[in-house]
Amino acid sequence: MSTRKPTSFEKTVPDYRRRIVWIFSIPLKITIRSGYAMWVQDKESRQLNTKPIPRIQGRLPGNLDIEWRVMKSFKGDYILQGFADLPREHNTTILNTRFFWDDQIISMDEGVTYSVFFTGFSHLKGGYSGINGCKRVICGGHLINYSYTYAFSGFFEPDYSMEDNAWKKSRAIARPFFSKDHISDVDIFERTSIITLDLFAVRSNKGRPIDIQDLVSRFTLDSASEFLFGRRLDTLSRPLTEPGKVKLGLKGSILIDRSDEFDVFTEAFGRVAVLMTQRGAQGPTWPLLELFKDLTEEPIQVIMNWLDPLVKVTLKKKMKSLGTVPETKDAIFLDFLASQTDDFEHIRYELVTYLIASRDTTETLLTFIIYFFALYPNVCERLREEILTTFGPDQPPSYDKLKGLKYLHRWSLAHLVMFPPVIPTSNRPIHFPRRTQRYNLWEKNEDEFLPERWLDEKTLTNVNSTPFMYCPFSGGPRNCIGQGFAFNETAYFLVRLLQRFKAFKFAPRCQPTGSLPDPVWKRKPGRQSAEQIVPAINMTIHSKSSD
Ligand code: HEM
Repeated sequence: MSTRKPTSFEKTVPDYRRRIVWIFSIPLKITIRSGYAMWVQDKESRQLNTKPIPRIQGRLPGNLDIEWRVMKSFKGDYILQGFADLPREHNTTILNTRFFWDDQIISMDEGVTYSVFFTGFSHLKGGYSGINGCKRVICGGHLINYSYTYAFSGFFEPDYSMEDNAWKKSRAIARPFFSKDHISDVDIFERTSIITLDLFAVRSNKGRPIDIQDLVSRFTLDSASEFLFGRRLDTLSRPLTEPGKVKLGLKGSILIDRSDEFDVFTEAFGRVAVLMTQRGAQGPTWPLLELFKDLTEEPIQVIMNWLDPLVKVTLKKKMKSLGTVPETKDAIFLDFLASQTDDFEHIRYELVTYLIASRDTTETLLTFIIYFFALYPNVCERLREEILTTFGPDQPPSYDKLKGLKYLHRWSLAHLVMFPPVIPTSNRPIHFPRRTQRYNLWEKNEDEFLPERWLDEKTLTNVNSTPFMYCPFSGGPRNCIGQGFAFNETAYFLVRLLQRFKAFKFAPRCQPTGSLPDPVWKRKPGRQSAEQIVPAINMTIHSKSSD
């Protein structure tokens, strides 16, 4: 008898024979659920003396007309423009889109962000929450919303759905690993950045361009896998994307001939990330489009098959050593988890979750930083000066000295304002305190990239006194656990990069067709006119991919 667990899809649509009934019951369920939810919200809002959050009233049921417009804007407009226009059109700073009859709240209010992350955190069912209060991306995008719900709420293993207690337990187990002791070990970054930069040097010495997004994504995946599993996925040894031999993939360029690009694990991992994003775009209708086959089942199986032996061996080692795993400073995350729990599924689930959370985010930050090196060479020069003064041309950076790089840290902060890799979102009903305000980090020139603004003590005091104006790592009990790791990784790589390379140039002729900004962008207001690539979203922010 099979002991296989039901997949997320099977849980949603439990029995093949019931599928027909299930399909026909959808409209009825939606009408009842949606009407009831709105009634409850309005009633609670009156009781709590709060303002109800304005709801979009489209012409079509489920606001499909507006959803359609937003989706269309994803293809040609500036990043998240379709979402950004909505609050403006409704003359508000917070709005409930009610796309597909679901609550999806977008907000630019620092007060709302604060209430969601802190004061209202425990009221949010299912845990996943957050509204972005940062300066320019005014919405918790619908796409990110769903994909992250899946990523962190038991998408891989339904049993670990992040209900409050399970999430708390899991966070409490992992938390000590992210203490200074563990994340101050920079050896992994040294090994991986040297391999990465050697590849870079081979190309640049021959005057050949390189796809930074591709290279950096391998650096972050190899570093994260070594940190988490103690085994580098070694994507850096696989063929890199080559100008002229690429097309647009779902996330940046991919090789036209992909036969030898990645091993099965990396391939499956990438496929799941893409599927999660697609499901996000499809909203609650995704099970309809996968009615006869759960498309994630196969790649998830590949991932699990790859991880199973690693986890089994670690737990066996623990048994042999009478239940203890040496908890040293150098322990990898897998060993650390095994020292805290014997729960095989918990460990497996955590490894995948952390790999997803750590790879794409830091990749985005590094990609956009290097993109900005090419856009703003004078800022790059200043940063390089700081690095060379501190470490000289080849000294490997130590953890303590990395922390002292003032300009580098401010530069990273400035990036996280411009292009926050993750956009925390909420699709839970919340109430809107009567007095919320929209803060702006800067009074003027908000779209200009000026890292020196972060050197200004007045700005820092302003940000520190209203932290939810700017929260790329989210805030409150569910903020990013890997923030310190991400900063070290980014800083380490940048030091090693700028010790070896002086300046960066675009190679627009090598970009795949369709990946360059439309010439009309030059006449658009704000940041859009400065872009040399097309920023897009697919779970995290990245440079343009196929539609
Ligand atoms: C620049 C890099 C990063 C950024 C901008 C970032 C941002 C975020 C944000 C905004 C959240 C909250 C998501 C939400 O509320 O929707 C989050 C959660 C999380 N991040 Fe990060 N992250 C980064 C790197 C990392 C790294 C390197 C790791 C692991 C090594 C990591 C692990 C996690 C985990 C596990 C969570 C879920 C925490 C929980 O639910 O308790 N992140 N991150």
